[in-house]
Amino acid sequence: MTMHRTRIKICGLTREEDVAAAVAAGADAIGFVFYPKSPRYVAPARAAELIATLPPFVTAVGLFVNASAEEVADIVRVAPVGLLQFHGDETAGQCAQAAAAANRTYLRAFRVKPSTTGSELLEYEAQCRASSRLFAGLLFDTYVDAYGGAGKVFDWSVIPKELAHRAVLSGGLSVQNATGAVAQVRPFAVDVSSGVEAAKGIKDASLIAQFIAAVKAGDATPGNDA
Ligand SMILES: O=C(O)c1ccccc1N[C@@H]1O[C@H](COP(=O)(O)O)[C@@H](O)[C@H]1O
Repeated sequence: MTMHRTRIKICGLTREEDVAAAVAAGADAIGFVFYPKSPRYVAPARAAELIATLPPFVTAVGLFVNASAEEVADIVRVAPVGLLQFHGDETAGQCAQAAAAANRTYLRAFRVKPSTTGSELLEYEAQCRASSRLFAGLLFDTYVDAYGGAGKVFDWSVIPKELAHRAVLSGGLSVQNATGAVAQVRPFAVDVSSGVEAAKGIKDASLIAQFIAAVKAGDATPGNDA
């Protein structure tokens, strides 16, 4: 029996020291927010400088909200992210088009409402999978007025088991709830932004290390056999 290792993405980085802290703590991926209205927005040229500091096998993820295919492709030409994350109101077709224009695989965010059902999530995943071979998986976040990075949790029990093991769980994860989230949902990966921040866009190295330890504690919770 092998234990699953939940992959960890730390999102919304804007500073070299935060990138270094995430890498040192063992993050698998770091996210750059290319949504100009976000307080965590980073200019593509600055993201490129931060990406250049990454060691091998740490994935840089570019987050977009309602950007056109041309905008996504232009940004990726400057900031060489390995994976895209579409977090707005893009249709499945628009995600596929933007990913093709940028020649990258992508995560699609689904913002879960109290009314969302498991079968809705299954249907949505099938639709995304059918629309592009570049689709890498769903990311579950909480539906709020803003597009994301809101630090709000949703009811994880809505996620069907058959989706969880290949999806990314996000939305209000923190040092306090990460162990329980991983133990309950058994996601492929987790994504956190506000839960490891000192201020918006400014990460706290100690919170990042504690968050990663909390995720590992969730992996080690009995019953988590691959
Ligand atoms: O981080 C942002 O500013 C952001 C802006 C617009 C869309 C998504 C954004 N972040 C993503 O939101 C989720 C949840 O974040 P949190 O941990 O609840 O703060 C996460 O996937 C971020 O990548």
